[in-house]
Amino acid sequence: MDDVTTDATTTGKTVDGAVIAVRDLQILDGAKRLVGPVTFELAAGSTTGLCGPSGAGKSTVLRALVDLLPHGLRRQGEVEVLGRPVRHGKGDADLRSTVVLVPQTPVVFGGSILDNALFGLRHLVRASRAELHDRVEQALREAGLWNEVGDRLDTPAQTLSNGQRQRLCLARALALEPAALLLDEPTSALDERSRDTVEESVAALRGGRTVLLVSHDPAQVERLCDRTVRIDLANTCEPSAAAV
Ligand SMILES: Nc1ncnc2c1ncn2[C@@H]1O[C@H](COP(=O)(O)OP(=O)(O)OP(=O)(O)O)[C@@H](O)[C@H]1O
Repeated sequence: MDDVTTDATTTGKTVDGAVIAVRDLQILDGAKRLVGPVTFELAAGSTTGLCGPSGAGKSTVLRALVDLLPHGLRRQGEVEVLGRPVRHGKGDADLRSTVVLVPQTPVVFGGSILDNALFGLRHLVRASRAELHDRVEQALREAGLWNEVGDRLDTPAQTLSNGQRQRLCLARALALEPAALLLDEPTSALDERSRDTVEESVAALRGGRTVLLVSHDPAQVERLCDRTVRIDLANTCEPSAAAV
C-alpha cells in the first residue's frame, strides 16, 4: 500500500484519470488554520484511506470536498472534481450527485426502506419510477443489503439494525452513481459482526468505485485500501503564506 504525505510540494498536475484532485487545501476559522495544507489525488477506481490523529481534520476535509463546510469555516486551496474546479460556497447542484458523503452516523428517515434508498435519487435524478426502482435494487445489491431487505422494501427503515442502516446509507449514496464516495468512519459505531458486513460491502466496491475512507483503524485501512493519505494536526495557527 502506498503512503502519501500531504505536505508534499504541489505539482500543479493532475494524475490522468484523477476523480478528485486536492491541492494545498486549508480550512480556516477566521485567521486560524484548522486543517492543512492537504494535497492528494484520487485515481479512478481506487480506495484511499484518509488517516491522521483526532482533530487533524479528516471529517472536515470530506465536508470541504462536497462543499458542505460548517458555517463560519472557509476553504483555501484547490479542489477539482473530474477536472472541474469546485468553488467554495457556490451550492453546485451537480456536485451533490458526483461526490457523495456517507456520514459516520447513519441518517435514516421515518419512511420505508425504499423511501430511504430513493432519497436523493428522487430529488436529483429525473427518471421513471421503474428506472428509479432498478437503480435502487442495483444499489442495495452493491451495498450487500438486497438479500436481507429485497422482499420487505415497504417496511420502516427504523426496523433495521445499525449495520443494516449503515449499508442502507451506502446504498442511498451508490444509487446516485457518484464519481466518488466519501465514507466517514463507516464502522465506528458498529459491533464486530456489523463491522464485518459493512467492510465486506466496502471491499466489494474496490476497483469499480472511487472511495475515500476515513478510518482510525490501521488494520481496516490495510484490509480495504490501496493507499493511504495521512494528514497531521495543522502546525501553525496562521494560514500558510501561499494561501493568504
Ligand atoms: N464548526 C466548527 N467550528 C470551529 N472548528 C471546528 C468546527 N468543526 C471542526 N472544527 C475543528 O476543526 C478541526 C478538525 O476537526 P475534524 O472533526 O475534521 O477532525 P477529525 O480528524 O475528523 O477528528 P476525529 O478523528 O476526532 O473525528 C478540529 O480542530 C476541530 O475542533
